[in-house]
Amino acid sequence: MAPSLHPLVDNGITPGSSSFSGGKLRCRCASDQVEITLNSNVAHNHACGCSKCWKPSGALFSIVGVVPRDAVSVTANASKLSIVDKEATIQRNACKDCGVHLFGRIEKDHPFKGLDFVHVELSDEMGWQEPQFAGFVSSIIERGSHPKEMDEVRAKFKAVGLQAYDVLSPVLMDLISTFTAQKSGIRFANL
Ligand SMILES: N[C@@H](CCC(=O)N[C@@H](CS)C(=O)NCC(=O)O)C(=O)O
Ligand SMILES: [Zn+2]
Ligand SMILES: [Zn+2]
Repeated sequence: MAPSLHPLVDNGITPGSSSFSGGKLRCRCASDQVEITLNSNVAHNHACGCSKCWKPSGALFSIVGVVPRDAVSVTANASKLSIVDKEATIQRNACKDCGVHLFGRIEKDHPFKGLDFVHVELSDEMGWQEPQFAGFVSSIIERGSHPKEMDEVRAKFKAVGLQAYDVLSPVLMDLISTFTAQKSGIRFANL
């Protein structure tokens, strides 16, 4: 059987709603769930194959999107949150009991500082932006996927209409490079 990329991808993509404006995400504890409330839909929602983003069991990819950090509040059981790796660029706040990542936050100078990384599958609500692309696809090899399976994985993304990239999408890579250029003193007209 073909490997599961992610439950939100395997059987085709369900479009989100442009009028949807947020909702609640909860961890997977049976009781005393950590709850966060998002006052915004996500943007740049995508499949991520890196080793650090949270994935449901059996899935090769995470589905992760961003929201302005001001749109994120912890609304229940905040004391169960702990940062997975304080040295990482993205400080992923996970539930100490079930391991689910509720939000990832960047505190250092970075093009994505001000945006939090979240997994909308932790919500019961419908309307969240659907995945737009797949990133860090080759990274799944680092967790044991066979290099010879990569054609099949990329073909599965293509079949559901998602472009597969080995880093991020061109839009996001351009944002990162623009930030780096501006930091080095380059000024672009009309930007
Ligand atoms: N090949 C590496 C890629 C790691 C990576 O660069 N992940 C990206 C996508 S989430 C990132 O922005 N990482 C920053 C961080 O994890 O803090 C892996 O699989 O661990
Ligand atoms: Zn939990
Ligand atoms: Zn990732």
